[in-house]
Amino acid sequence: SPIAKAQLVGRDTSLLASYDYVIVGGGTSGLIVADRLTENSSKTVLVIESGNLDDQEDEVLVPGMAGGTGKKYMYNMTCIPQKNINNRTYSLLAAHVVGGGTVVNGMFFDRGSRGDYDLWEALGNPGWGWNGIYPYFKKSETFSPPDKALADEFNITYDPSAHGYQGVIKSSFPKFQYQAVKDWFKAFKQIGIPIPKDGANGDAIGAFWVSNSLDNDNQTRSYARRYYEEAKKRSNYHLITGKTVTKLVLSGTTVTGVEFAGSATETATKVSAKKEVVLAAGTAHTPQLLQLAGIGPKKLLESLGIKVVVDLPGVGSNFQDHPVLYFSGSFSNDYPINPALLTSNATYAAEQLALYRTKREGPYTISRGNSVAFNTLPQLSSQSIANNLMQKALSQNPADFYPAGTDSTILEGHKRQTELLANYISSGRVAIQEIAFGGSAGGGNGLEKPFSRGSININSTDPWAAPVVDYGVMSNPVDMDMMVQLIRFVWRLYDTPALQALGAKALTPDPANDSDEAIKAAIRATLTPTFAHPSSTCSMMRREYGGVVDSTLKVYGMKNLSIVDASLIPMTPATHIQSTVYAVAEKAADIIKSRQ
Ligand SMILES: Cc1cc2nc3c(=O)[nH]c(=O)nc-3n(C[C@H](O)[C@H](O)[C@H](O)COP(=O)(O)OP(=O)(O)OC[C@H]3O[C@@H](n4cnc5c(N)ncnc54)[C@H](O)[C@@H]3O)c2cc1C
Repeated sequence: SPIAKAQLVGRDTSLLASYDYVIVGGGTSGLIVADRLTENSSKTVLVIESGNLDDQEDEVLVPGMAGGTGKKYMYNMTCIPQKNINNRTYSLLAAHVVGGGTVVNGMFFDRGSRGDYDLWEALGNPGWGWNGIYPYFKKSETFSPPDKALADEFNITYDPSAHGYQGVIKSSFPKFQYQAVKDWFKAFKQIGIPIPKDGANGDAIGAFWVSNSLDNDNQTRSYARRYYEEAKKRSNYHLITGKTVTKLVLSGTTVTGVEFAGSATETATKVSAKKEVVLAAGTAHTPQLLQLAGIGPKKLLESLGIKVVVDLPGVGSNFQDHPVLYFSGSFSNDYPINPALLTSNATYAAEQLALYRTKREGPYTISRGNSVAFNTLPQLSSQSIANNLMQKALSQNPADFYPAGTDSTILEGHKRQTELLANYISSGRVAIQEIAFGGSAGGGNGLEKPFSRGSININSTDPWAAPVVDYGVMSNPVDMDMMVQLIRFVWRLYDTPALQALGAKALTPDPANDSDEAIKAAIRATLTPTFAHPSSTCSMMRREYGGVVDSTLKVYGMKNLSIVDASLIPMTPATHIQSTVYAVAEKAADIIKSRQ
C-alpha cells in the first residue's frame, strides 16, 4: 500500500502482509516490547501507532518546560460528571504520540514499595511480586548519581545497588535544587516520617529523593522513543505512525491480525500476526479495542449489538488513578530564589534559560521535582484511626458500589482487593499518601491506595468514538475518610518548627474550617480525580476476580492475544507509574519471548 509505505517511519520498504507480532500502540510499553522482540532477527514486528513522532521541541526535551506541549500530543477525552465531587468533569490524560505518556509526563522516575507489588502477586499472579519485578526496574534503567557537591549540600542519598546501569532509559538528577526542599525534609523528620536512603530498593515509604527520566549528559528528557531509536535499524522492525487500529481480526477465539486506518474515511488496511497481537494502546484504548471485538462484559456488548466472543466482565472495570488535592500555602520568610520566581520574574527566567542552554545548569534542569513523601496511614494519622477505617472498608458490601446485575466475578475481585488493601494499609506495608515537594509552600496531596473503582467502556460501535470514562472517584466513603486524614496531616506539617521557620501558613484547604464535614466539602469542591496515572482497566488477576489477563499476560479465552500496558496493573502502586510501566513491559517482553 503506497500510503503505508510513506508512513513507515525511517524506512524505504513496504508494509508486509504479515508479521510475527503486531503491536497495537507505539507508546511507552509498545516500544519496549517491540525493541525486545526484534532482538531476535528471525522475528518480524510491526508497531502501529495512532500518533506521530514528536518534534523534539523544548517542551518535550527541556525538563523545566515539561508538559508545555499542551494538547498537541494528547487525546481529547473528558470523564462523565463525577457525582462525589460536585459533578465536576476532568480530562483523561492519555498521550497520542510515539513514546506515549513518556513524551509528555512530569519525568518523576520512582518505584513503589515492596508491598505495592506483593499485592499484585497476592491477587494470584506468581512472579509479579517485588522480587519478580525488581530486576526489570533495573533492566530498563541507566542510573547516574547526583553531582557530589549538590548531593552533599542537600543530603541526596541513594542506594547504588538498587539501580540499573545498562538500560535504555537514563535516570539522573537535575543540577539544581531549591533551598526550601531541605526544610521540607526537616519537617517530615520532625513529624516522625522516616527518611529512607532510597525508595528504589523497595523501601519507598517515607520522605526520600527520586531521580528523573533525565539524561545526565545533556539534561534532557529520556523517554520511550529511545527504545525505538536504538532498535529501528533492525530490518525486522517496522513502525507505522498516524494509523489507528480499528479492529482486531478474529477467527473464532484466535486473533489473526488487525485492521488500521488513518481516519474514519480511509479504507482500512489489514495486516496479519502469525504469532501474537500485543495490545499496548494504554488504559483507555486497550479495553475499547477488546470490547469492539466482542471481548468484554456480555451485557454491555449485547446492548450495543456486538457479538460476544468471550464474556469477560473485567474488561473496562477496576479503573484506578491517584486522586489528588492540590493545597496552597505561603512562606512569609521564603528564600529569595524560589520556584515562583520563574513565572513572576521574566528577567530571572530569561537568565536561567540562557544558563540552561549554555551550561545545562539551573532550575530549567528540574521538571516536576525530586523529593517526595509516601506515607502510610498509621504514620500520617494513628494506628487506631487506620484500624477503624480499614474495619469500615472490610464491613462494606461490594455490590453497593456497582450497578445491579454486575457480574459476580467483579464483586469477588472487589472483595479480595479490599481484604488485601485493608491488611496492607493497616499494617503500614504500603503508603496511601504522596506529597511531592519542590520548594514551594503548596503542593499535591495524592491518595495512593484508593478503594473506589471506576470504569472505561464503549458506548458506540464506532472505533473513532472516545470511550466513556468514569473515574468513580470518592465513590467509596473510606476514600473520603482517608483524604480527610491526608489534609489534617499537611496542616500538622505546616506547624512543624522547620516550616514555621519559613513562616508557613496553610491557605487552602483552610485550617480554620477543620470539621470533618468542612474538609469533605473542600474535597468535593477541589479534588482532582487524576494524577495522570490511569491504570487497571484490563487487570492481571484471576478470572474468578474479574481479571482480563493471566500472569503470562494472555487474554482469558483468547488465543494469540496479550496485553502489556498500564491497563494490566491490578492495583495501582503508590508511586508515579512510568517506571512501573517500563518494568512491566520489560518483563512482558521476556514472557512473550519465552513462548517462542
Ligand atoms: C500528562 C502526564 C503526566 C505524567 N507524569 C508522570 C510522571 O511524572 N512520572 C511518572 O512516573 N508517570 C507519569 N505519567 C504516567 C506515565 O507516563 C504513563 O502511565 C505511561 O506512559 C503509560 O504507558 P502505556 O504504555 O500504558 O500507555 P501510553 O504510553 O499512553 O501508550 C499508548 C499508545 O497507544 C496509542 N494508541 C491508542 N489507541 C490506539 C489505536 N487504536 N491504534 C494505534 N495506537 C493507539 C496512543 O496514541 C499511545 O501512544 C504521566 C502521564 C501523563 C499523560
